[in-house]
Amino acid sequence: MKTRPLFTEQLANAWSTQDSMLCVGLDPDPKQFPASIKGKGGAILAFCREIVDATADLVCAFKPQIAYFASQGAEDQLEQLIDHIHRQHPQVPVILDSKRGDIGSTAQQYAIEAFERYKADAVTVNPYMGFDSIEPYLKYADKGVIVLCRTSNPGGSDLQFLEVNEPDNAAKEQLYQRVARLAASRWNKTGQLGLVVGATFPDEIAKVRAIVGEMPLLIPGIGAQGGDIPSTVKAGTVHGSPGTGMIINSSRAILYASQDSKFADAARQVAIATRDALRAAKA
Ligand SMILES: O=C(O)c1cc(=O)[nH]c(=O)n1[C@@H]1O[C@H](COP(=O)(O)O)[C@@H](O)[C@H]1O
Repeated sequence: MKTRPLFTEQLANAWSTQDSMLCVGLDPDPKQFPASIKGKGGAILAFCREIVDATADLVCAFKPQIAYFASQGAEDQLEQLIDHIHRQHPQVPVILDSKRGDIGSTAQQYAIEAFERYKADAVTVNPYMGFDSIEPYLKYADKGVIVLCRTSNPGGSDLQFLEVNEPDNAAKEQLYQRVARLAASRWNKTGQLGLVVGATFPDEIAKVRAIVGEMPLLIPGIGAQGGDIPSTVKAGTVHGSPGTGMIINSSRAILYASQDSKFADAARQVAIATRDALRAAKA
């Protein structure tokens, strides 16, 4: 297989040629599969492949969530799915959502897992253990590394909203703002970083955008979690470049649009409606 372009170039290309900020999240839950697939060998791969083939022209990225594969002992199907996307839809970058975080030597193994085993173009990581837990991923210079910042879940506020002191000037900011500031400066020596900010918190999306400039934001939380599309897009818009800078994820609302044998067609219709709503909200 040909070498893949830099993740940042793949994204820029997908935003412009597909004119889409939609990311379809691949969170395959066998309990919600249609009867035509349920219980069959390789069902997870078959289900995801149909969704991918039905939506690849509508998206700027796919985001498989590793837990949905690992919990079913289906890591081999995840490998085959990413290989399928690279071969059949090479214009679409793959973000492996694994949210790992560990000391450097162990993070090195997680980086091998994401980039050498699964051949993802980018990976989500947890910043709680600091820069040396992120650094091993940055050695893969063509890959993207997307750091959790202000997550979409209610419990994210438990820690991310805590006030911390700015060491240089003693001004206070919240922990997620500190993460954004580090990701936009000291941590981002190689320009590979992006941030996760939930669509359920548009005010914080705007604050993060003001800190990080053009940095790509992965924004989950529209669809099943109820995030508002117009406020999300308005808050995350890169000044002067509408339609860029955001990878806006929806998983369940698209994957399980229908549970009959035409589930992929139904998923495509919801993906079209979501992509168009994101386009319509562009400044
Ligand atoms: O990193 C993520 O992708 C993520 C971060 C976050 O703050 N919230 C969040 O929902 N996610 C993921 O985004 C997806 C959201 O799925 P839906 O709620 O079904 O659209 C899931 O795979 C979550 O694990």
